[in-house]
Amino acid sequence: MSEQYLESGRPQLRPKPALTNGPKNAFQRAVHQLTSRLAQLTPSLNQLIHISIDIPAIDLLGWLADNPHPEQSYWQNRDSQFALAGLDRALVIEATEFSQVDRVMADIKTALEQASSIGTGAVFLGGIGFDSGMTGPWQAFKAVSFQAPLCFVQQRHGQFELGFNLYSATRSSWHQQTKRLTQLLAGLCFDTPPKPVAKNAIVHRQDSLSLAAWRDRVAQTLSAIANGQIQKAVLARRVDLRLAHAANLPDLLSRWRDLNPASFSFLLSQSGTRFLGCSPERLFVRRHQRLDTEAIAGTLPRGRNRADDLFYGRQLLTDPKLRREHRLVSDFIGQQLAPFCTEIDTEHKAHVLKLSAIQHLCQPIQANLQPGVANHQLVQALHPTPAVCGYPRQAAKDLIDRLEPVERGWYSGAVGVVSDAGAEFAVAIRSALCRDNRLFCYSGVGIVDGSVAEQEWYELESKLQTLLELIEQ
Ligand SMILES: C=C(O[C@H]1C=CC=C(C(=O)O)[C@@H]1O)C(=O)O
Ligand SMILES: [Mg+2]
Repeated sequence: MSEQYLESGRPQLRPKPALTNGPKNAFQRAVHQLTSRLAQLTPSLNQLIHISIDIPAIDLLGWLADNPHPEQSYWQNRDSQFALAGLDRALVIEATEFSQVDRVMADIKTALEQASSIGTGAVFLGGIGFDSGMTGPWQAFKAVSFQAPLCFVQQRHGQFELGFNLYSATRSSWHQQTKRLTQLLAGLCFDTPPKPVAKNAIVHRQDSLSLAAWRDRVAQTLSAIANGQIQKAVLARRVDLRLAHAANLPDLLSRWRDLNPASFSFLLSQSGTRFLGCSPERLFVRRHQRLDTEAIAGTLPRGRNRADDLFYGRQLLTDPKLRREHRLVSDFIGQQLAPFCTEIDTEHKAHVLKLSAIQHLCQPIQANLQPGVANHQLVQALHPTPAVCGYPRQAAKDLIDRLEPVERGWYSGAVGVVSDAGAEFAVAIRSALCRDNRLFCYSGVGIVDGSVAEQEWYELESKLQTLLELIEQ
């Protein structure tokens, strides 16, 4: 058992250090170099052009806050070894049905293989919905959507780059895109003197389900379990917030990540509607033939003191209901991956993963893939796991469709990055959709034999606690 007690404090509002002239000049030089490279390019059609150059260290979310744009994107992986912040999009590869994820991944692969790159190589970032239904506030989103940003700042193993991607199918769109990029580069801001972020307030809250309606949904799920239709279903709820003013999302995400540093953080936009989150859960990371994934499920709060906290941690490891809730996820992952692997290690013991407000059971799973296994096969095999859907998958999904009052969109889908070097995806939980001053916050809980509606309601609340507190800070 590995238990680490992380002190969880209030986030510190860290004033950003003002840049000294040295780095400021270095950024300006980088912009100048990129602008002149861009001016020298001759139109190259149907090919991704990727150029990036080294810059001094910079806070990527601070850079996004300084450069507002309706199409901002951001991804940082859990070990902070890679982060990408983008403005505008050079190439979008998407599909309206989840079943077309194979075509999307194949098109990304072709674009990367045929790309002309100066720098470390292009990276696509994007996501996949829980299913194909993109209605209500999700209308702007597609079931599967990945993009290479037009202009970006990237951090890889502590090295920072500023760069651009270009892709056009016609000469006229080449000219439009290069013009847009020239304007974007000319207006880029790297100067980040401390800016006070106005305090926000939640002026109205509406839950997609009342406690009474929740009790009814949990009862229906428990009877589906009792009569053998399913063993587990994850039921989710949406909380709609109206804020006093539009939230500064890069700032919110930065403070969210400070509280849960070992999480994936992401921000993806579609025409000004933005989806952001700070998720502890990896769907998978794939580097060549090596695959790392994990089963995360089973939740208890953090203790008010160290003794309480250890008590909850021990309960996670021993309570039969929590173990069952978790076991269904790890067994499923093992079964689903087996046909694609030469070796799979599911023998790691589950440990306690501590977040700022809650703790989970977590079991790492490693595998060696057979030659030729494609990213889409892994996505289709793993997504959605019983940590967000249930078991068996289709029966649980049918129940969710029947019982959940709102569409999930990309909540509990997958978000991540795909490059020549591999692919990494987080499970898009602990997430919210934002449009102007409206925030749609999602949380879900695994219902298994032994679940009690009121306790699961409390768990739904506890999963939103960090975000709700951060909004008003
Ligand atoms: C579906 C969510 O969490 C999943 C991941 C970890 C623990 C879970 C649980 O204990 O119920 C859920 O399966 C969510 O946060 O929205
Ligand atoms: Mg649970």
